[in-house]
Amino acid sequence: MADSAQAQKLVYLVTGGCGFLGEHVVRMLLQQEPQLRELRIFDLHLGPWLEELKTGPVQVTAIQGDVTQAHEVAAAVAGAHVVIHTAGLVDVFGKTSPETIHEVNVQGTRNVIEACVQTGTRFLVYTSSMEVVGPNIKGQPFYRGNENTPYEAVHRHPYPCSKALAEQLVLEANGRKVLGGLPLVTCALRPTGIYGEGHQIMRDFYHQGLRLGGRLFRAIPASVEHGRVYVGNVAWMHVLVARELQHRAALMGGQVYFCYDNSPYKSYEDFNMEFLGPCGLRLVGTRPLLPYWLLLFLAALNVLLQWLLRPLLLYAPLLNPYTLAMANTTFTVSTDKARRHFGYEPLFSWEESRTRTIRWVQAVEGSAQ
Ligand SMILES: NC(=O)C1=CN([C@@H]2O[C@H](COP(=O)(O)OP(=O)(O)OC[C@H]3O[C@@H](n4cnc5c(N)ncnc54)[C@H](O)[C@@H]3O)[C@@H](O)[C@H]2O)C=CC1
Ligand SMILES: CC(C)CCC[C@@H](C)[C@H]1CC[C@H]2[C@@H]3[C@H](O)CC4=CC(=O)CC[C@]4(C)[C@H]3CC[C@]12C
Repeated sequence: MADSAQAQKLVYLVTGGCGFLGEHVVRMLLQQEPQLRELRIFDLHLGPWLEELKTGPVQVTAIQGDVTQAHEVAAAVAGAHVVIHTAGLVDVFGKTSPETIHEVNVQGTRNVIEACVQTGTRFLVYTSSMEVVGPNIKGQPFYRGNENTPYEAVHRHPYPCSKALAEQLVLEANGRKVLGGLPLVTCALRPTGIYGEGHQIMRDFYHQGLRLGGRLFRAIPASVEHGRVYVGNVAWMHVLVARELQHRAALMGGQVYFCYDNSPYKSYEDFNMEFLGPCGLRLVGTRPLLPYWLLLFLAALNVLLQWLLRPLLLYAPLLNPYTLAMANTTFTVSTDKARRHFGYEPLFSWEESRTRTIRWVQAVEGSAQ
């Protein structure tokens, strides 16, 4: 008992800790990080579920704050040993302005870095995205690539542009002297498309299928592979990287790692059917029901409608030219860099990830009735 009390000495801060990934990181830290003394959860919107965490042995501190406000970030970071920065605006549907996406994702990250430097926090893990690499605007395939695979990473959309800039800031900050004179150690994790309990887009597809009488209509050729990774494994990788960064700073500092697991390589829609199928939905068609040019036309029409309706309401459908290009371009990773550098092995097998996600979709169904 005395040993475990002595071991509990570290203060972690998770920004965006109430988001889809953030909640899993928070819960994973509480389960898997024995050195934790205090866990600070910083988010614009705090979830009611945080209350249940406050009765455990680790001090859980919920902080309602905005990453774009430097003073709020500095106050939350002060005294933390490790910062896991997952907060971000994930918007590829045109719900928010490009300026706001930049402000939150880039300036917010700059604020986190400066707060670490000013207050003496030495370890920073940044949740980047596969999107900092691609798919690029040319729609070139990235087939089972790794962190060293050459690829023309050219973007125009505000979300990948902001993630790429923020990642660059984080990597460049590696080695900066923090208060007290020691160097900052940073690294970036690049998840592919995350799925699992709490995934809003999966929920949207499910409800769309229910509205269409239990059917979804194939829009993307089955041959296009899209990288996916289970949220529990992404969270586990964050916990592990944060821990090992403190012991292997020379090897891991300034590095990027794709987040991967054993989820199968499939098209975006076929992959979703792994969960939606057992929940009663059917994907109609072995080939796309509409030709690509028509989808592109509808996507462009959606952009026009979004613009026309903006003064009246927010029209932000799943289909737009960017999401169509994303879903239509092969982008999958195959790498073992995280295993080699910090011993990462997925905590959840594909079967378990699948079962957990199906159970969650079924619970969504139950709560919708
Ligand atoms: N969902 C996905 O498939 C992927 C997500 N990512 C990255 O993972 C991170 C988490 O994404 P998700 O959990 O999917 O998104 P999410 O939207 O569920 O979570 C983001 C969290 O950040 C918080 N947040 C937003 N603006 C904030 C601000 N100004 N100040 C403080 N908190 C703020 C939100 O309230 C939310 O709780 C993001 O950085 C995203 O770019 C990377 C790859 C794939
Ligand atoms: C109706 C269309 C034909 C199909 C639409 C599917 C899209 C909504 C999704 C296809 C690919 C997704 C993105 C991808 O998984 C990579 C991502 C990484 C991130 O960092 C954030 C989320 C996302 C942009 C993800 C968003 C939904 C898709 C575009």
